Amino acid sequence: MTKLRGIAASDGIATAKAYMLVQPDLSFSKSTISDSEKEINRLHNALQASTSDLETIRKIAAESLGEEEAQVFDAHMMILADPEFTGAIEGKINDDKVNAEQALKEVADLFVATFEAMTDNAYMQERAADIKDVTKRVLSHLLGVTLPNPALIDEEVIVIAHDLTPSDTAQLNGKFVKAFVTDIGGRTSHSAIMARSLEIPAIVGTEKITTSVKAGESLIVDGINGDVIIAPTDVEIAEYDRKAQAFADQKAEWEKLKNENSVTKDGKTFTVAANIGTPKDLNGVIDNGSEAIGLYRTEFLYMDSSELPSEDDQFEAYKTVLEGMAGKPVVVRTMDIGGDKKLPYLPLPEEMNPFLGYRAIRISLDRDDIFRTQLRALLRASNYGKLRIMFPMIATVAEFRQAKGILEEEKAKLIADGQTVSDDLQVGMMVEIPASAVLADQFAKEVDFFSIGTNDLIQYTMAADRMNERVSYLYQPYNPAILRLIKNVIDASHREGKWTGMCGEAAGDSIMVPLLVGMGLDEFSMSATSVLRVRSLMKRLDTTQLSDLVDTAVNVNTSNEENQHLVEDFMQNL
Ligand SMILES: C=C(OP(=O)(O)O)C(=O)O
Ligand SMILES: [Mg+2]
Repeated sequence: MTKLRGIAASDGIATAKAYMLVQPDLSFSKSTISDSEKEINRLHNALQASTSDLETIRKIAAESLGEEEAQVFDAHMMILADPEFTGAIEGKINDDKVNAEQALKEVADLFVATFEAMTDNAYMQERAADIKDVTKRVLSHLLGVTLPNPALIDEEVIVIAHDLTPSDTAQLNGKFVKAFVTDIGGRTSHSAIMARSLEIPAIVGTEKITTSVKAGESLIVDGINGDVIIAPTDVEIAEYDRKAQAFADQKAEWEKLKNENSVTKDGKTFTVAANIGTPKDLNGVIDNGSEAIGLYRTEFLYMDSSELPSEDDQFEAYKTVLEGMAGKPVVVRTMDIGGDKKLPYLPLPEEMNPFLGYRAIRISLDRDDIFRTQLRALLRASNYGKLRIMFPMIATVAEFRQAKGILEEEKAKLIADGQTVSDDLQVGMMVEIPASAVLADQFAKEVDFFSIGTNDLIQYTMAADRMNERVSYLYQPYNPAILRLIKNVIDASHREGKWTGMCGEAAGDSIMVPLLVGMGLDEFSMSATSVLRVRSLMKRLDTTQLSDLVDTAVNVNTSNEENQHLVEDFMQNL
């Protein structure tokens, strides 16, 4: 056996065969052919095989993901049947006497370049992406290599990939995919966050899993510690079965707290909430006894769609979530596109630093047509529950005022149209940019609440990309610099009679929780699967003993590690 260590991204233990979600080598050389007819035949066979792949994938995708998601494959099949495309390839083989691979590449490159040049036409740009995809499939058949088709997985597997985008992750069928392991990524990459809400064990940032494992090889994934065991022995399998059982027993123990409040030993009450990406996540929120939704990442609504979602579609989604929570608070964050979250129909310019670029509220304020549609849907949905609207990536007070101003305008328009809007609506902002954490006293005068987004706040404060495993040693949640910023935000909000939540992954971190309880954070929002663990942890804490702990962490200690040990020792001595 071989053991490989990565970053533990989603709890749980799984044993299954490896499924390589890895792109095969599709390189080839240009050659001159003498028999064009034979070459055109090869092309036809490859086109035929590709169509038959796509028919199967489409059928399975429609069953597992829904009709709308499956329609992308129709577009791919239409390209394969388009005589303009296939005729141009045949023409090249006949006229230039080149091999089918070369003819395909040249024609596809030309089509892609033409479509990509239509920068003001999102539809045509999306067709360019479709042509690239289809070309890869035809090429794989010409070269006799197999492309991975995650939609076709029909047995229990552990997915092995270099990286998984959020949309790759959304396509994984939890019935068969027992875990995933990647070369790159960090604990707060969105694929890791999604793995936690899908309750799939995951390990990211192993650096070399794709070159260490072969397709079909037996694996154990220990998502609690971040270990992958390749070709385990019987003794190891038994050992991990015991670990999996202990994990299940622990979860059963936490289950007992499902209907309880989140209270410390000395009777202080906190709100333990969950983060969601789609209304489908509501079941997990309710099953885990969450007291609120502290973050609804609405960008997934945009990412799951083939065009900008309409006001009515959005209204339905928000209404479902608000009604599903039956009067418990729901913080809905407006679209946070950009960074690693892309929309095929809203092409963004290539940027040197997408995480520092055109994203989130910056796009919403620039494209206020998109923003106003979302705000109207939210305002209409506010009648169905306890809605809190939150703006992402606010860097300046002016941005918050502008966003809130647009919200007020849309509210006034709706009311003038005779519609009702809840009078219990709160408007707040994410604190995930250091500038807003530092100026929290000024922001606190303007907002109803803050929600600290540590996933980004840590990466921006430490200048350490949250998705880059090579700098993950600098991604330090307990660094005193981070803790000071957090404390500054909480204190500033309380001085103005406002509340502060945290919806970054640190809110569910066992080392952070005692510190955050000590600082008086009001709401802790996390992956639903962490809610009961955190509630159980809070029961062990006595807030009267926490002020020294916080003081040492913020003012005395100088490193992430010192603070980690400080809290570990404190918890051991409870
Ligand atoms: C919650 C956050 O937002 P996201 O992870 O979606 O960037 C954050 O940055 O902490
Ligand atoms: Mg963020």
